[in-house]
Amino acid sequence: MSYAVKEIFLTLQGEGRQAGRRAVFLRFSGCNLWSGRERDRATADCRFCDTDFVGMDGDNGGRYADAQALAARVGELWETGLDRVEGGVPFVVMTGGEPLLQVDDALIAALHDRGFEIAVETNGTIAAPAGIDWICVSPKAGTEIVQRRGNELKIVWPQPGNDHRAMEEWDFDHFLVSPMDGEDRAGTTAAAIAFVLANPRWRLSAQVHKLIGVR
Ligand SMILES: C[S@@+](CC[C@H](N)C(=O)[O-])C[C@H]1O[C@@H](n2cnc3c(N)ncnc32)[C@H](O)[C@@H]1O
Ligand SMILES: Nc1nc2[nH]cc(C(=O)O)c2c(=O)[nH]1
Ligand code: SF4
Ligand SMILES: [Mg+2]
Repeated sequence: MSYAVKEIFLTLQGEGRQAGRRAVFLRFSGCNLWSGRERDRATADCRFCDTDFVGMDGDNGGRYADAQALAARVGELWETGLDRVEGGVPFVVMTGGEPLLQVDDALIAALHDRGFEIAVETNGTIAAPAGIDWICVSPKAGTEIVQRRGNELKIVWPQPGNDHRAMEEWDFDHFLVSPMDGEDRAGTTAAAIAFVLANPRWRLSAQVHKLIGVR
């Protein structure tokens, strides 16, 4: 199978319990909850997206013919600027758009063959294939979540219509709230802090990459 990729870049994971870790970000094109066009945002199933995932025109973007070609490019980016080749487990974060529209067994195998630990950021509406090492599900209110197990559940906050008490019954190791970026980041951050202070099972996940000025 071929893969439509928006961009691939080396950065630090900015969100969740892996925040701060060196990571290659593999951003796939396209999403099942929004076309990515601004004129469709108000009627989309997900309306607060902070990401451009349309097309294949970003750094290292394009159509990759097969899993080997894509994994090879991810591997090259991991090698960029390393002090020494040994040490530290290679880490790739597959995101988008919605990565699970395209991620398949062949890609997981090709990345594992190159020694990668594989993480995914998903909206949870599509079941994850086996073999992904770190699953982050970020549910969107009003959608049906089929992926109810994983490593971290990360709710963008505040988001009326998400029943966080019901979600606490799902099979995740970490429960996180992440302030919604947009016109009122100070307000959403205050709301997320207040939520964590009232609900100790949940932790704050800041979008560290935006605070420290990396991609
Ligand atoms: C752009 S999405 C791509 C992956 C997948 N489609 C998803 O929604 O999880 C990556 C992460 O950014 C989060 N996100 C998107 N827009 C955001 C915003 N305005 N503020 C905070 N987090 C946001 C999503 O909830 C998700 O956890
Ligand atoms: N640095 C960095 N960390 C991230 N964590 C999740 C991201 C995403 O867009 O999926 C993201 C991103 O876009 N950049
Ligand atoms: S599901 Fe994810 S990629 Fe799709 S529009 Fe929402 S936040 Fe953006
Ligand atoms: Mg992002």
